[in-house]
Parts: sequence; structure tokens; C-alpha cells
Amino acid sequence: MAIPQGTPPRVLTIAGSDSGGGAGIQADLKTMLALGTHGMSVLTAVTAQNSLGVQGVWELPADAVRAQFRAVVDDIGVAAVKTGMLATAELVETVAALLGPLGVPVVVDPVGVSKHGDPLLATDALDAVRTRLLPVATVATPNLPEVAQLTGVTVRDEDDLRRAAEAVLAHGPRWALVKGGHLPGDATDLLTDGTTEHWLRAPRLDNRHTHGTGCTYASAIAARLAVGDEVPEAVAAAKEYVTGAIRAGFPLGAGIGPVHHGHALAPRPR
Ligand SMILES: Nc1ncnc2c1ncn2[C@@H]1O[C@H](COP(=O)(O)OP(=O)(O)O)[C@@H](O)[C@H]1O
Ligand SMILES: Cc1ncc(COP(=O)(O)O)c(N)n1
Repeated sequence: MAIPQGTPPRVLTIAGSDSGGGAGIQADLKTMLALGTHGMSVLTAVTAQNSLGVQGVWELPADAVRAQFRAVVDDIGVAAVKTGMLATAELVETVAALLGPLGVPVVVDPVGVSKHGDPLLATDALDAVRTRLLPVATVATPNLPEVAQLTGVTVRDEDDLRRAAEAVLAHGPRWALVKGGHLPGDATDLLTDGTTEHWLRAPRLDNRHTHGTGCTYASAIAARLAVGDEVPEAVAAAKEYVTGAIRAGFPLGAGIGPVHHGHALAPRPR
């Protein structure tokens, strides 16, 4: 399909809705807009969620996920995909089966639990993530609790990050990006394809309003891949974007506020 001039790169997120607007589909679409792309969505689940936690989760039927995906891909087309909350083993398998033949870069954020510790993935879905979803990923972006769940590797320092990334790569993604955001000290992530290593370092920002960091990072990577970056360039640009978004994160509600997706777009109104 020829893409008319002036049409922004098209990026698809397959994820859950966060009613509070800080994570999930809402974070993904804002990030995609901020990075100059056209964001589209396949909803997997609806959460009732705010700055205090997740109060309810309702999964969509697999047929609804397949229908949304076909509606987008068959007419509009996509240049890159990001996956987030997939909720159940059936949805993980459904999404993996749709992505396998797609032939565009896929960023898999293997979302397990929210920042507040609320489960966003059934524990019996971990095996499907390992055996079905990770093999179709161009980049997999687990945080440290997710790495521990998926591979059994506990990360305490930068050497452990390397071991964790190798354990993720063993499940088949082309690149592993293990995020060290949960370690003390600098916010250091390791990106590797098994032959090259890229260390992404940013100072740890003293801001508790970090709701949605992982969703934002993975969506920014997908947006940059849709623009045409290679994986290391896409991840470096996304790290810069997410660091700026954390720096500008703001209070909202009585708990943990969101990162600021529009931090690079416009000054905040006073
Ligand atoms: N306080 C912080 N200051 C700077 N960067 C951070 C901070 N917390 C997380 N990050 C970075 O944000 C990105 C998302 O990581 P993380 O928060 O671990 O993901 P998740 O939301 O999946 O738990 C990573 O690049 C991580 O290093
Ligand atoms: C729908 C949805 N998807 C993903 C997250 C993870 O985001 P975080 O780790 O910042 O809580 C979330 N809380 N809600």
C-alpha cells in the first residue's frame, strides 16, 4: 500500500486501558503523538485505575481483540507495534498469533503488575509470554520484577543485568532491554542482541510521580522504530524522552501521579 506524503508513521498499541490516563493505552497514544506518529489501539482489557491503584479489571473477549487488530491492519496498516497489558493466557496467545506473520517491528513490554502491586497478568499466562510472545518480539522490555518472574534471574547490580538480558534473549526476542529503574543509584538499562551491548544511563530523578514509565518507554521505542530508526537509535531516543517525562512528572490524585507525556511539546499552563 502506498503511503501518501504527509501521513505520519502509523504505530499500534495492543494494551489495557488506564482510566487515570497515566499508563496503558492512554500513555501509549500520548507518547506516540508526542513523537510525531499516528497512534492506534487494540484494547485488551479495561481497568478502573487511579493514582492509588487498580480497583477493577475486565478483559475483552479474544474475538474483540482479533477484530480490532484486523480493522486497523487491513485498512490502515502499521509500521510498528507495541504490546502492554495482555491480562490472560488466551489473550497472550491470540496477540502472538496475530503478530507472528505481520512483518513489522514489535516491542513487547511484558507487563506483570502495576506500580502499586496490582496484578495485570494472570500467573498462568507467564508460560505463554515465554513461549509464544517473546519469540515474536523485536525488542522485549521487562523491568526487574518481570525479569525475575519470566527467567528466575534476580538483579542486584549491573553484572546481573547482563545475566538477566541473556536469559530473556534465550526465549527468542531479537533484542532484550532490561530496565534497571527498580535498582538504587542511576537509572541504568541494558540493551543487547547477544553480540552488542548498549548501556543507557540517566541520573535517578527524585520524583515519585512515575506512573506509566514502562508503557511510555516501550511506546516511544515503537514510535521511533516506525519513523525508521534502528533498534539502538530508537531506544536511545526513547530513553531521552522517558527521562524528560519523569523529570516533568506531576502530582495527580492522592497517590502516584503520571509522567508528563507532553513535556517536550508545550510549556505547562500556570
Ligand atoms: N526515578 C527515576 N529516574 C530516572 N529514570 C527512571 C526512574 N525510574 C525509572 N526510570 C527509568 O524509566 C524507564 C522505565 O523503567 P521502569 O520504571 O523500571 O519500568 P516499569 O514502569 O516497567 O517498572 C527506564 O529507563 C528506567 O531506567
Ligand atoms: C492498563 C495498564 N497497563 C500497564 C500498567 C503498568 O504501568 P505502571 O507500571 O506504571 O503501573 C498499568 N498500571 N495499567
